[in-house]
Amino acid sequence: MCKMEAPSSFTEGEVYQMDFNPGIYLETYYSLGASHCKGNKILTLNLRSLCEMFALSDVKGDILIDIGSGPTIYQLLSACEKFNEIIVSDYADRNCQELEKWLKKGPGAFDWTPVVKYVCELEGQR
Ligand SMILES: C[S@@+](CC[C@H](N)C(=O)[O-])C[C@H]1O[C@@H](n2cnc3c(N)ncnc32)[C@H](O)[C@@H]1O
Repeated sequence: MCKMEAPSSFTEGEVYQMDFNPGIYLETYYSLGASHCKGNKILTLNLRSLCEMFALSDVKGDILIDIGSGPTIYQLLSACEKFNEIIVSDYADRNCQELEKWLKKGPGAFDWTPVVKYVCELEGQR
């Protein structure tokens, strides 16, 4: 049996509110395929797990509430066909603003296209 230890400490919401820069975070960890993207391996592993958890299982429901979404939407891509409504939330104003910018296709919104394409390919392999 695999037992997971809880982290000894969590980063407080106030730290995200004061110091977190969503633009730098997205460029650094979510520019899938870009050579400067440090998070490619972790991101693709996460996307595969999320695909198994949502797209390949019978998990479904009416409303999905994502707590601490940050400025990201990758975590919702495989779930979006399984829920009628998805609510994203975050403690830090800048993260909510970044998500709103993406929703409204505002100038400078992060381009999730490579990540969406990757998930479509994963799900297409079913
Ligand atoms: C590790 S980040 C995760 C971000 C994103 N979901 C991802 O996978 O990259 C955790 C997020 O939780 C938010 N957070 C921290 N404390 C919170 C709280 N009490 N309520 C809601 N969000 C909180 C932070 O602002 C931060 O964006």
